[in-house]
Amino acid sequence: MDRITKEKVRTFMPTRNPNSYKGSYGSVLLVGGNENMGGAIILAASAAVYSGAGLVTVATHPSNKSALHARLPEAMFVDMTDTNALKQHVEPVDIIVLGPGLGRGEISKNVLQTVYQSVSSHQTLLVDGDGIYLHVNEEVPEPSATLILTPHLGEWRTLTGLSPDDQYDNVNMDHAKKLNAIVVLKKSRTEIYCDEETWENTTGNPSMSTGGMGDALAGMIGGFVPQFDTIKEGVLSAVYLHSYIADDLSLTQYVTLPTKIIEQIPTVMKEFTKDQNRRWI
Ligand SMILES: NC(=O)C1=CN([C@@H]2O[C@H](COP(=O)(O)OP(=O)(O)OC[C@H]3O[C@@H](n4cnc5c(N)ncnc54)[C@H](OP(=O)(O)O)[C@@H]3O)[C@@H](O)[C@H]2O)[C@@H](O)CC1
Ligand SMILES: Nc1ncnc2c1ncn2[C@@H]1O[C@H](COP(=O)(O)OP(=O)(O)O)[C@@H](O)[C@H]1O
Ligand SMILES: [Mg+2]
Repeated sequence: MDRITKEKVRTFMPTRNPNSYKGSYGSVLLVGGNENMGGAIILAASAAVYSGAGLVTVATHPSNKSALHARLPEAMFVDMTDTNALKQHVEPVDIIVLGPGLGRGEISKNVLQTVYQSVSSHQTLLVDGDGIYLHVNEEVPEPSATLILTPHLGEWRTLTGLSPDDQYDNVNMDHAKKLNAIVVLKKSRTEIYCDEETWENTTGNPSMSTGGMGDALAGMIGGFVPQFDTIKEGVLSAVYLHSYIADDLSLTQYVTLPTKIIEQIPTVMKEFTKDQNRRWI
């Protein structure tokens, strides 16, 4: 198994072009957040914005609109219960992050169907949280986008039937291939199954065991993927830096809140860039 190290992430980190504009850094649509779990999609969207995504839109339940605008004025809102609007907003983006706080009811099922039917092959679709539950339990078409699944060990059991206590790399890889997905298997040492490669994260700690931590990671991957040279490099770097920030914060904080990790994303991205000391003026 390859290890994701600081040196590798430094080589993956992109440099901003002086002549760039927001369109150079990717468009992300985050879909999720029912009436009770708006926080999950706000965390994911915040992580995407703080990761440097050029344009971020959130498709969520309308009851989350004011909270989203108050917490994250950089993001735009779409009513996820409006099927046509949702479809229209899926089509132009680079990556869709589907599932944080989505719920499992009728509205959520319809949202999942609409997204799966609307994506196309040049896009990336990341499915997390309740999206994973619905992926398994609903009759859905195989999405034509590149699929990333980000299960924790409980969600991995839902996807594969494998017990959290019964984990083998080769078996996990076979399941990732069957699912036709890049799999980010979240645990204390997160593993990534990507094509023929298996990677293990080298950062992370138990201060991260708190609700919303995976939602933040999903949004961070969503923000990174369109900016990095390859999907793999974006995924590996997001997984590493999400936990790298938590390792830093845990030196002084007993629990590292997702909101605190998100705040630090631009700082560590700068720390890891090749032109770290560059001033633009
Ligand atoms: N602020 C918000 O709005 C928040 C909203 N959230 C949203 O909630 C939705 C549901 O997500 P979820 O992960 O909470 O529940 P679910 O899919 O039922 O999985 C639980 C099952 O998996 C198991 N399990 C979990 N981890 C495991 C591990 N490492 N190793 C082994 N087992 C593990 C666990 O086992 P147990 O704890 O019972 O031992 C149980 O069986 C999702 O959309 C998410 O985005 C949350 O992010 C919180 C903040
Ligand atoms: N003890 C731990 N050590 C390292 N990382 C952890 C630990 N506990 C949780 N994490 C990380 O926190 C995140 C939890 O994700 P998830 O369970 O999906 O959270 P949520 O759904 O509440 O947002 C994963 O990235 C996981 O690797
Ligand atoms: Mg989760």
